[in-house]
Amino acid sequence: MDLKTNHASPVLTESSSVNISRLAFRQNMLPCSSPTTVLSTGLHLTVPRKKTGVLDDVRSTGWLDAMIASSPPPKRVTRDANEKDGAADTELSYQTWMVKYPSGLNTFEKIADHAKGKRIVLFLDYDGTLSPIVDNPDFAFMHKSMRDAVKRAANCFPTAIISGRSREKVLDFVKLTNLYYAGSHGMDIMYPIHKISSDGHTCPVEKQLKKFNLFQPASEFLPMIDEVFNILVEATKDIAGATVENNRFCVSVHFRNVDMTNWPMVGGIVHDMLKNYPRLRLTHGRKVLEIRPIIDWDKGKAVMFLLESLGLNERDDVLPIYVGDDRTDEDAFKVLREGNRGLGILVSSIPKESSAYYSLRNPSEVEMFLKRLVRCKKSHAL
Ligand SMILES: O=P(O)(O)OC[C@H]1O[C@H](O[C@H]2O[C@H](CO)[C@@H](O)[C@H](O)[C@H]2O)[C@H](O)[C@@H](O)[C@@H]1O
Repeated sequence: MDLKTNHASPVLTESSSVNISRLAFRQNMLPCSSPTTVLSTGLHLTVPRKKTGVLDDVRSTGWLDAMIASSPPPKRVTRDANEKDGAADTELSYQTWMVKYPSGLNTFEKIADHAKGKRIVLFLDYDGTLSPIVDNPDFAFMHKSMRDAVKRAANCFPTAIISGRSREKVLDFVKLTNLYYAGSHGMDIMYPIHKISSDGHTCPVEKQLKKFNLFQPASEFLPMIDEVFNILVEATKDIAGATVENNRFCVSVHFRNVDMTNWPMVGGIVHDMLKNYPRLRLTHGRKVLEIRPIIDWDKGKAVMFLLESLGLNERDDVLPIYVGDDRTDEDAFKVLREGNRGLGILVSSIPKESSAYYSLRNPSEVEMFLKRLVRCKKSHAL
């Protein structure tokens, strides 16, 4: 796949129908009273009374279910015997799930065997993978020990961070110069001008970073994204806990801190807005709605693009490993699974269907995994 020569292709040519005046925000969506509905997930949720067809939308499109499905409740602290039984059941179902998605730590030797004689290329997601999930996205700092582990790993293997955040923001969190960064779900890629030499030596990534190119397949959407960001900030300003984040080529609407009874209102606002922007689409993350250009580009395409930029694509002696926790990381897992290109590792503390091959429970296990990779490389076991 020659991604570079097809740079122009990700942008679909549908015409945009931007018309802010057509936006009717859900003032009339505010609940007159609050009926309760039972969702397909089994959860009870109070939703706004049907006044303008919103309740129909909620049920017919299933987006409210999608918001809940992508946002599992946090684990509760065990208090009594019944809850202990519940915790044991939860652990049992996790262990059962791990039969299909073995722990990257418990099966490390198998991964190392597979990697023997190959050049590992590391792709790392940021939130939930390198930093623990926190309530305030501005405070999603990386632990110092994780930064150190990533730095050491990047000295051994070409390494890229692929995040939904803007490239600048993720660089600001990670603060390392010896790796590549792809922001906005891969729509803003910093890639090397020179390919990595094929004689077995990895040219120091740091050197390459002084010379890099930018690939931004959605650049024409910048004004639209800014416009939508402003609209959403205004439209959600009265919903306690709702925040909107401008990630340059995409916008995140966070509902982690919004009372669950108001989730339909957040979803309604986003869905109404999208009706007026057919060139934008919605994806779901962890308690976040992500609005992005409707271009044929995602984290999987970004992985392929970076491999090609590094001169490491379609090679039997290269093993790409992608570590991520979110739905948007599934595109990368799929690309690596296809044709046995590489390995996906899902970071999750709960059972989830995934196209990844392996699993790690949380960012601490990611850190341990990176450290073991480095130790293995240094002892020439890779
Ligand atoms: O691709 P990623 O690096 O995983 O970015 C995905 C989104 O991550 C951030 O939101 C998530 O993490 C926050 C901090 O822990 C948390 O508060 C939020 O609920 C999560 O959804 C980021 O803020 C988003 O913009 C990214 O799209």
